[in-house]
Amino acid sequence: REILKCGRFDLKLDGLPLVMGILNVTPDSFSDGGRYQGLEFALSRAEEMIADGVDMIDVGGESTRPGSPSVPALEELQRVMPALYALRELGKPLSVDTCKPEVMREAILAGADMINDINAFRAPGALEAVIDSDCGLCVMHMQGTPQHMQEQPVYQDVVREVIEFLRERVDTMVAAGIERARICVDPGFGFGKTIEHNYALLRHLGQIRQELALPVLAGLSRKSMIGAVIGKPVEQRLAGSLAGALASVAHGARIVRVHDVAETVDALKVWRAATAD
Ligand SMILES: Cn1cnc2c(O)nc(N)nc21
Repeated sequence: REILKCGRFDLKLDGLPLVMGILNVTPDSFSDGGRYQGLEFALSRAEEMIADGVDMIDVGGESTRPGSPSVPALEELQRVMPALYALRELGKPLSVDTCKPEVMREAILAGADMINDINAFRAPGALEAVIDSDCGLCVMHMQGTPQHMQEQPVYQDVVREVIEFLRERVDTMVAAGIERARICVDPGFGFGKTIEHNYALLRHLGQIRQELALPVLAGLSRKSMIGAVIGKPVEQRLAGSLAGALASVAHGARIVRVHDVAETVDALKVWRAATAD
């Protein structure tokens, strides 16, 4: 499939892999240390990512790092909506990272081009919130909830189970009337997985893409699956994250969700030059 329908934009998937920049508007985001709370920081960060060549920006008002508690809908709205209004004039596809139907609804009304739901639109009302729009939809696998997902992740066959979960969610969404051209899937690195589970999923991204016949979005940036392999803290994971992004793309991912936009854009350009047939 060559196009991902994302609201105002049709994202072309046959060129350079797309870079989704992370914009946390949370006070406890795991890598910015809350540096980008506040609207002026969000705006300047977004402009910086656009200057760095980002293809879309993912705005998140609720930290999804392991152990993080859920945030009330009103609180999440108060964080996300001002950023959305400010950023939507920048002319770049905007994704909103949320699990809450009420946030999805408001975000879509405010012009969000994609809803990125780590909970795969399972919340009551989530499908209804997105069905009558044309925004893109990222469907991600998670075992458990962010609060407890890393306590003891267990699978019989993590690749098989993640594929079957995503298949069921996508089938449910399509049966509800959502067109496939709006959907991308994501194995959810770090969301209820051990390091080994994460690398098994990374190695089998091609199988996920093949079996679901949908674009794959991958988010490894600065995560513990990187840190565990290089033994470095979160602020020293750039090289590892770039390698992770390239590995994802080599295994078929078409969108990578990252913190370090300029570096990832450069890495992807060199990768593309080295692999274009
Ligand atoms: C919000 N968020 C954090 N990590 C993520 C990942 O790997 N994928 C997606 N879709 N969202 C994520």
